[in-house]
Amino acid sequence: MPFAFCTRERLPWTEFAESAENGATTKFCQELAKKHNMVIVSPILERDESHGDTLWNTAVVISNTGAVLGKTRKNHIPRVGDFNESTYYMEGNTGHRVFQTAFGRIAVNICYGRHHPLNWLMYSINGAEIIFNPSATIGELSESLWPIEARNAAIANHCFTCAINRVGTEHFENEFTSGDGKKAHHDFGHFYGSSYVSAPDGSRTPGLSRVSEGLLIAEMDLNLCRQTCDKWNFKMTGRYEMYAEELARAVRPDFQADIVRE
Ligand SMILES: NC(=O)NCCC(=O)O
Repeated sequence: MPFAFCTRERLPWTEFAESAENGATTKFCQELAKKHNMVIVSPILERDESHGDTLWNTAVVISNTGAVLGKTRKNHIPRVGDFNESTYYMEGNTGHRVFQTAFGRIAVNICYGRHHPLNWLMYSINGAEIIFNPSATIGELSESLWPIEARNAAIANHCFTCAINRVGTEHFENEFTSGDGKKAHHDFGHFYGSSYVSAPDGSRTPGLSRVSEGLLIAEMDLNLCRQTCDKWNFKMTGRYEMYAEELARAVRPDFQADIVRE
């Protein structure tokens, strides 16, 4: 399925939506996970039949036993440049769940969620040792941010992060705009790949190619999460109660910013 979410064409693309628990993609990945003794993070367009056929942007996590461990949904829906996905699916309602796998505790921060430091933080507060960030994004929009955000999240949250982006260009027969004043066009631009893995100490792997598909194999010593935590104490010094109180005030309709003026 092409990356179609911003063309505003619902058909035929929504016909690819499938159940997270029993869909064809999940069944296919279950077989592979068991056969190769690996955990699979499988991003899909989810159709939620028990809730009015709602569409979600969902990642299914499949255990190395072949069982469906669970699913997690995209929390932040982009409304930027050509990436306006708000007509496709709803903001996720699964919070920041973390999956205990045979190889470590993992979480999935889907695509645009990587621009939100609190999103990374909450996966980490729930105990994630590795946070995956499956993405589909293009050069003009975000390539300058790409090497920084997931790497910074690994440092700030004492965990590993995996920044994953696709490569290629999709051509759509019908022109589309995103209401951003730009001319109608047939493609989003180039998806620049450049996937990489970052460690809690700030080190990272080289990136994969920005033009061709690749496979990145990285060995992660999960002890580094706690070792870095004990060195820097970002969690211990986080003052979360202070932020919780201030944020609770900031979201109230009667909030007044605390600015001192002469
Ligand atoms: N698919 C998606 O969320 N893309 C948004 C673009 C970006 O976050 O760079």
